[in-house]
Amino acid sequence: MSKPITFVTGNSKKLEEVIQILGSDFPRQLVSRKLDLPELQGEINEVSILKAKEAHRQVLGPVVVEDTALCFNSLKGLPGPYIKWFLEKLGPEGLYRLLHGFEDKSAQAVCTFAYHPGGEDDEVVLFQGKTNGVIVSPKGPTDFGWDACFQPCDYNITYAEMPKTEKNKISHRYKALDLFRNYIKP
Ligand SMILES: O=c1nc[nH]c2c1ncn2[C@H]1C[C@H](O)[C@@H](COP(=O)(O)OP(=O)(O)OP(=O)(O)O)O1
Ligand SMILES: [Mg+2]
Repeated sequence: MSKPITFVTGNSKKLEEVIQILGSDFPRQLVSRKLDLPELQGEINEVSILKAKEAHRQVLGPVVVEDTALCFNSLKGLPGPYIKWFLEKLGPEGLYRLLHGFEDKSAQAVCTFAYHPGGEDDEVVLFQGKTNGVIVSPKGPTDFGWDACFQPCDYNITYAEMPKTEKNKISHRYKALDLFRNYIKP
C-alpha cells in the first residue's frame, strides 16, 4: 500500500478544484495540508521545485505542490509566478489596466504541479498545463483570484463566468493534473 500524497497549499479554492478534477478514481489517497510555503524568486519551474522541496522538508513523505502563474505576452511573461502579489495590490481591474497602452492583451495561465515522491534521494517531477486567453475588464464573480479578468481563447466569457465544470475541462490546472494523474496511474 503506497503512502498517501500530501497536497500542500494555503489556497482553499485551488484545493476545491483539484478534488473536483481528480474525482474519485485517483489511485492514491490525497490528503491536504494548509501551509503557506515560502516561494523563492526565479523562473516558474525553479519556484515550483523549491516549493516541493520545502513541502517535503516539512511533511516528510510524498508531497505535491502547485504553483500558478499568469503571463502577459506584452510584458514578456510577467507577472508570471509573481501574479499573487500583483493581484493582491491591483485586483483584477488593475491587472487589466496594467495592459492599457498595449494592443496585445493575450496571456497564458500556467499551472505547474511539483511532485516529490518522498524518499531522501528522490527528485522532484513537474507536470505543467497551459491555457491561452486574453485579459479583459473583470466580468463575473471575484471569489477566486484573477478568474474574472481571464477569458480563455475561443470563449466570450471569463473563467469566473463559467460553470466550474466547464472551467475544469479546459483550465491550466486540469491540463497539468491530467499529466500528473497519468504519471501516478498504477
Ligand atoms: O485557477 C485560478 N484562477 C484564478 N486565480 C488563480 C487560479 N489559481 C491560482 N490563482 C491565484 C491565486 C494566487 O493569487 C495566484 C497564484 O499564486 P500561488 O502561489 O500559486 O497560489 P497561493 O499562494 O494562493 O497558494 P499556494 O499555497 O498553493 O501557493 O493566482
Ligand atoms: Mg503561493
